[in-house]
Amino acid sequence: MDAADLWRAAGDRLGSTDFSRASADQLVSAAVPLVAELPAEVHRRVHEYRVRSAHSDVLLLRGLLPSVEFGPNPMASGAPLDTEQAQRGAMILLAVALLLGEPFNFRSLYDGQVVQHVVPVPRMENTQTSESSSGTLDWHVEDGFSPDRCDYFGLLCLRGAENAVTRYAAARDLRLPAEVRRVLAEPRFEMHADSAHVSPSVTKSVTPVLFGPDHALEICYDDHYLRPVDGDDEAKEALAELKEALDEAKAGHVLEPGDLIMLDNRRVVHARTPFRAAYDGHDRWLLRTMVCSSIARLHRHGSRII
Ligand SMILES: O=C(O)CCC(=O)C(=O)O
Ligand SMILES: [Fe+2]
Repeated sequence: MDAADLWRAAGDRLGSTDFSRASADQLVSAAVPLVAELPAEVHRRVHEYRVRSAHSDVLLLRGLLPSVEFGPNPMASGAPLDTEQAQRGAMILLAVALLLGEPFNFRSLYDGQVVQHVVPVPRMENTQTSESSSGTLDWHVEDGFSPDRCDYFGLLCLRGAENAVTRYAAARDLRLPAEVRRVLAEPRFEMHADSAHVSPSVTKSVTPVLFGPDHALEICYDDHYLRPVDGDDEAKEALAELKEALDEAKAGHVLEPGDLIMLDNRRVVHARTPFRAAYDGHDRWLLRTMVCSSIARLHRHGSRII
């Protein structure tokens, strides 16, 4: 199957229904049968990624979209999926996400949309949100303040931007002195909710930064929203060393149309370099969804919008 066939199958899933105001459950249900239409190669690669944490815990699938004109950018991350093209893209993103778990979102984030837009937004250029552009989006994990943060998140590129490098660094690739590792493994850090959340139910948590066994090290980090608890200088120095180690371990990719990148949000920290937004309707445009890979956790929430 090639990208044109997958695109057609995604259109078949939508039929004549307009999904722009569909609920999260309706969107995901529509995408479920599309899982069977994904190329066998996609199934194989996602499975390898999920069991072996291959390639630094980041999976890049390419060529998932035919050459399509996606029309003008939506105005904000939480905007509805207004066009049929965007809805087809969402179907494809959700189908891949379903191979790793259940798509979900926080009620407090981007209107609780299960598929969000990553687009530059005027006046948000220098914020630490996915609506930024001319400012660097610094190292972070998604929603590190919450134990319910996603296990994975996927970005499907509808339209790229030349200079926008999506960067990532896996916890297990970090080179750190044992003493720094020890400090980072203690719950001496406070993670706060980022500014994209509107009235989150939890606003901060105390956490270690690195945890788990060496071969499957997990990380909870954010350049801006993580700080040492109450003037702990040793913890502060450890964070400075960690930041350098992230910069040394980093890899990156400039997303192009049809690229889908999946990041393990428990083991990988990510960032994005600055790019120019023209606000001419043809700026960079990604679709994003977050995945909960624990069915037990999903049941505990009782909803995919938590
Ligand atoms: O734009 C990117 O490449 C990354 C965006 C991002 O970090 C996010 O949406 O949380
Ligand atoms: Fe992010």
